[in-house]
Amino acid sequence: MVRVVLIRHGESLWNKENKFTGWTDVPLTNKGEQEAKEAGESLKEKKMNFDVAYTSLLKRAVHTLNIILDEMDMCWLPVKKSWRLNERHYGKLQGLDKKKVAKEFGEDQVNLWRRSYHVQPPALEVSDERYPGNQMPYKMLGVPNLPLTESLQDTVSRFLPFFREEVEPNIHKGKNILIVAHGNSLRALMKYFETMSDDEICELNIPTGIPLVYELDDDLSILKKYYLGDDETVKKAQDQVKNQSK
Ligand SMILES: O=C(O)[C@@H](CO)OP(=O)(O)O
Repeated sequence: MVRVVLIRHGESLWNKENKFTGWTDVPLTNKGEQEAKEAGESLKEKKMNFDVAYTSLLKRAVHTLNIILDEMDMCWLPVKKSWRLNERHYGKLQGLDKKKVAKEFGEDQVNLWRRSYHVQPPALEVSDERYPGNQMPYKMLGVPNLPLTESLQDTVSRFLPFFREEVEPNIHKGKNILIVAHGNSLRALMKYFETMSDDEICELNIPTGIPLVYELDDDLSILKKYYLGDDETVKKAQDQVKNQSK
């Protein structure tokens, strides 16, 4: 049996301020750091060991992973960071207040932008400072085909090569894996992993900082899937994410 654990970063500053974040590199709040600490404690308590960890290039995920590993006394763990695990790019919505956008464009439109599989938020211009092509990490790493906006489908497309080339071979080798990423990059992963339909994925909301454990057999079929948290806490946290634009 192989274990893959997914964790969305702890609460970020823009989660707290209720702003569309995407690739904006905002820090964790104190609450977010505490959530990461608690995630590390519960993984340690359940004696969940890992062989490798993956995260994005964004500090809210990187810091969450560091706090978790520190808590587990596993700072030695090999870690690979990739832009392919970054949050979905939210285009021109990045930096805007979710409730204000809902007032201007209506709840239904915001829901399509936030949760549909195919709809892209309005795209940035290449001259915009929010375009990753104008930002240091992506210029330095020479990342090709940087997004001006992304639907969840676009996020799946850029995440899949990483998952197939890096993560799946390690699962086949029997390695236990920890992935700390973002609400929508994890939705992309779960859609692929669980072969969810385009409609099913619209209903999925991922809470911050609560480990989601998959137990898999050798051919990657899911034997068991559970959150390390009681059902009521998980449901409450999922509803809070769902209702951010209301
Ligand atoms: O703003 C974002 O980048 C994401 C995650 O915080 O928000 P949403 O839940 O609206 O997709």
